[in-house]
Amino acid sequence: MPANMPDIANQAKAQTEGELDWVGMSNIEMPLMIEVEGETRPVSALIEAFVNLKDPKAKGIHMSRLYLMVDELSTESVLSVSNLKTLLHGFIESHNDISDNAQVKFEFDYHMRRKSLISGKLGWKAYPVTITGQIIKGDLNIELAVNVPYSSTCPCSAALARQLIQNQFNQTFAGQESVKSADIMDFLGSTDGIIATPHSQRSIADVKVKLADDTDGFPIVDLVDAIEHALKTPVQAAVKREDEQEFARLNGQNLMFCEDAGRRIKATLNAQKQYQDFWIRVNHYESLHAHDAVSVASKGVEGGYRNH
Ligand SMILES: Nc1nc2c(ncn2[C@@H]2O[C@H](COP(=O)(O)OP(=O)(O)OP(=O)(O)O)[C@@H](O)[C@H]2O)c(=O)[nH]1
Repeated sequence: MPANMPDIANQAKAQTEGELDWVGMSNIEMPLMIEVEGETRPVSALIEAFVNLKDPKAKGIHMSRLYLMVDELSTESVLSVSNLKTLLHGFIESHNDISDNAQVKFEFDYHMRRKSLISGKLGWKAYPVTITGQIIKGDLNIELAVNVPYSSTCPCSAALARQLIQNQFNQTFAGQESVKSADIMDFLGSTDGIIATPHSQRSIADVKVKLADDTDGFPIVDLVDAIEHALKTPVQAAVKREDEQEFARLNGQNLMFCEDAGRRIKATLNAQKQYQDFWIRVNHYESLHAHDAVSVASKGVEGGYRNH
């Protein structure tokens, strides 16, 4: 590098003095290798990298230093919990006099092979994942967030549809003392037998968990599995007719308002002790309304995600 290049970040003074909470870069596009539950695989990530600017007089941070450290992770290493910690410490060490907090965020799709409900066929599902690491006042915080799509069928709509089905039954067999079971079977198998269907919608659970201090891995698969198990109606990948029928049964047996879905996930995560805190936002993208039904819940840790 030529010796006489101006170095504004080091040499200039701030026009207006003041500390800044975060300064850095967002939307850095990089491929990465990520280590999840013993498996390493490539993902395409959008990254944010920040430090604070604690020196009110310093002109700016050294963006290139943060960028090059993230680039080194991308080209020579893997994203693991221990490398995430090293990266954050590196951010602060590279800004020794002017920063003492650091933050990095990785957003990517994590593909999983998912098995169909009955036929055993396999297909891909891409789960949006965000991993955030922070060191603030020396305290490390690692957060994992996932979006899990599922189907929710409205319990109120189901009850109203059942009433219409009963009315239709009465109308069809009106005045008959007794009805042959074969006639009832025929009725149930006809369009008239299911005169109304409850509305259901593709729904998404946004879930964030704060990992315990001694965590040594990112429990992406565990977390998604736990949420899908709690809800029972995850969106499917490969689907044959027998799978679709089972999906219809599961929807019918797991009618859910957004409150039900939020409580199911909350109960499941409360039972899993590895998360210091969690936050859930359940979004039901209604087909009845043009607006969404939403519930939010957290573990209830004071000073944590509560009321976020
Ligand atoms: N701090 C800061 N830098 C910016 C901004 N926008 C672009 N940059 C550029 O980021 C580049 C890298 O800055 P530095 O990390 O200080 O680069 P450098 O001086 O070559 O690297 P060092 O010798 O390690 O300090 C510079 O060319 C800046 O102009 C901004 O808003 N703030």
